[in-house]
Amino acid sequence: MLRIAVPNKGVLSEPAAAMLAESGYRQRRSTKDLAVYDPESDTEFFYLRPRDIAVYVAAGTLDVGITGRDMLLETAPADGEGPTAVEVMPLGFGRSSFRFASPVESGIDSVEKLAGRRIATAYPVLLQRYLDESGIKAGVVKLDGAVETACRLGVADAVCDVVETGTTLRAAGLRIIGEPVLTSEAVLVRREGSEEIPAVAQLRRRLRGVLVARQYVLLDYDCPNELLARATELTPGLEGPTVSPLQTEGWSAVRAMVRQSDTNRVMDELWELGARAILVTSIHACRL
Ligand SMILES: Nc1ncnc2c1ncn2[C@@H]1O[C@H](COP(=O)(O)OP(=O)(O)OP(=O)(O)O)[C@@H](O)[C@H]1O
Ligand SMILES: O=P(O)(O)OC[C@H]1O[C@H](OP(=O)(O)OP(=O)(O)O)[C@H](O)[C@@H]1O
Ligand SMILES: [Mg+2]
Repeated sequence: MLRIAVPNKGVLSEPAAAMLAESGYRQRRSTKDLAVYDPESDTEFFYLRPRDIAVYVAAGTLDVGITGRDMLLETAPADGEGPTAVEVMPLGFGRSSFRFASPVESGIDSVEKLAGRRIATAYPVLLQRYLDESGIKAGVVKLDGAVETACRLGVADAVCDVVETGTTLRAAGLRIIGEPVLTSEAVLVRREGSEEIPAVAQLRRRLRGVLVARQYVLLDYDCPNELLARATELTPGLEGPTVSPLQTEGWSAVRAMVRQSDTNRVMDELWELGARAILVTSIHACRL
């Protein structure tokens, strides 16, 4: 039986369950359920705090889990502390960055100026590692959340926190300093060195299928044969476009996968080139 850890709360919780449901796994009906068994795939899902997921996976009690990359690096046992957990694949949601910010009026406007200051964070391991690597000596104030308020209340001079839109930082009168310490998104994690069992390989294929179906569309168009080379350069597909003859003499039909974000640009370029009957279809699922 496969055992998977899924975030039970927070911003990763809903999209993680949605992605698993889209991958064909049964998910819990109520947010109060602590675990659910999917008989069809012989898989049990455990709903746990994102902060704890790498701990269970590293210990080998659960085969794989979904958590944030920042959480994984914060909570997985470090080298030399026994088995740890590692990233298997990014899952394309829960994107954020982990970065420094300070009150606008503080005069702390560069990472160097953090030396000798107090920095509040809910990710003390990540922060300390970054400070050590950068040779910056600063105090780390460990908080549980709502870190942005720490400066105003006088327990820190700067913060290092998760930023998505930046709204929370702005509301607290903070401005970003320096480059991101880390860019994060939801990731699938497994125990380091563990051999991949077939059920995990299947899970990965299913998740990849969802990722691709979300990121790509199918593009069909008709194209005069003399333009085929240039048209298929615009739509190379993943392995190569499918080209079949049209009944109309001198024309072919082309089908290729295209990145959703490129769709309109590619359609415009194909039209300019002379392609016609350009159709876009969404992909519901795939195995590649
Ligand atoms: N806008 C966001 N705010 C917070 N976390 C985000 C955001 N976008 C993505 N994430 C990711 O979600 C994870 C944090 O999840 P969550 O907020 O549930 O944890 P937490 O803040 O420790 O818990 P809680 O808020 O319940 O105390 C991190 O991996 C983080 O990178
Ligand atoms: O850049 P933004 O889009 O504003 O999002 C980032 C904010 O959201 C998170 O807080 P969360 O809701 O998890 O509360 P917490 O700080 O108490 O964990 C995070 O810690 C930031 O405070
Ligand atoms: Mg939070």
